[in-house]
Amino acid sequence: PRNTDSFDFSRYHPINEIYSFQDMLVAENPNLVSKIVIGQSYQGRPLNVLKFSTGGTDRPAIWIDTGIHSREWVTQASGTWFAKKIATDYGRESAITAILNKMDIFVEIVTNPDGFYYTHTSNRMWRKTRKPNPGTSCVGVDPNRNWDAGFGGAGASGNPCSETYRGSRAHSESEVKSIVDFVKSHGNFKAFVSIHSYSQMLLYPYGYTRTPVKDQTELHNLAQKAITDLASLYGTRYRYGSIINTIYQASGGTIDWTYNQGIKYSYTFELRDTGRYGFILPANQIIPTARETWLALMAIMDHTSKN
Ligand SMILES: O=C(O)[C@H](Cc1ccccc1)CC(O)(O)C[N+](=O)[O-]
Ligand SMILES: [Zn+2]
Repeated sequence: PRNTDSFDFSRYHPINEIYSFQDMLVAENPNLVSKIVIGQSYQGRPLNVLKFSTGGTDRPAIWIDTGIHSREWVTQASGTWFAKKIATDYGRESAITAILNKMDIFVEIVTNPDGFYYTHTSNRMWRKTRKPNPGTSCVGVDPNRNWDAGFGGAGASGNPCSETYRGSRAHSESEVKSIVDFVKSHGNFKAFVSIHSYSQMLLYPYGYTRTPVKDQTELHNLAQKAITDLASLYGTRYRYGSIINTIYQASGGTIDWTYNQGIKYSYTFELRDTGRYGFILPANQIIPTARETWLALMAIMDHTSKN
């Protein structure tokens, strides 16, 4: 595609097409969008983050990542749509304009590029990173078990051949460590949303313990508002609650770490569907999924900008 207006959001795209979309979006919106490379994957691919900013320095910020699990293709596709939506709506739609006049938004669309490339070329069901593990032919670490939050506890595996292998130590994966370093150096994130599929859930911390977070009431009520907005478009029904109560116990997860860093509005989405197609969601559901999820994201971003 020559520009982002002709990018086909109703199709799944390989990594090179998403990366060129990112560069086109920056070129088309030089006063709003910039690209930050926060590190590189194990195999040396750039970890690209799109920054949406209308000025200031180190403004309070919102983070959205998609595709940390490479097979969850509707998430990278939705992240691409979100990026275009922000660029299109700024200056035209009042809520996002108000948010961007006060805060920055960072979007990492391809958060596990090595795994994503592998799903396109070798194994459509690949989940983990592609770093080899010593002493075994089993490859990869689960990047949603590798964070320093209850690391190594119940809800992750010590077996490199497991889909939930936590890694040899917390932050062993460059794809994770790069975000850790970026979040710490920025120091002013107020919301952190990590987007997965599938199950149709909106989850908040914790996954590694049953102990409720101190902000549980606020996070629960905001989740309820967000999924109500989501359902208003097509009637898609989401469950919501803490990770451990709503899906299962999981240690070393992204948003448990971000919440413990003081980023109060830490959420994980599990997008469509509930298992009929699972990770192999038909491409004709990309745009509807992105549209309904955007309403929930706007509820979270709006609340964040006002609190
Ligand atoms: O097991 C996972 O990492 C997520 C559930 C989850 C979500 C947030 C924090 C910890 C776990 C489920 C999924 O998105 O990976 C789908 N799946 O089970 O493959
Ligand atoms: Zn996932």
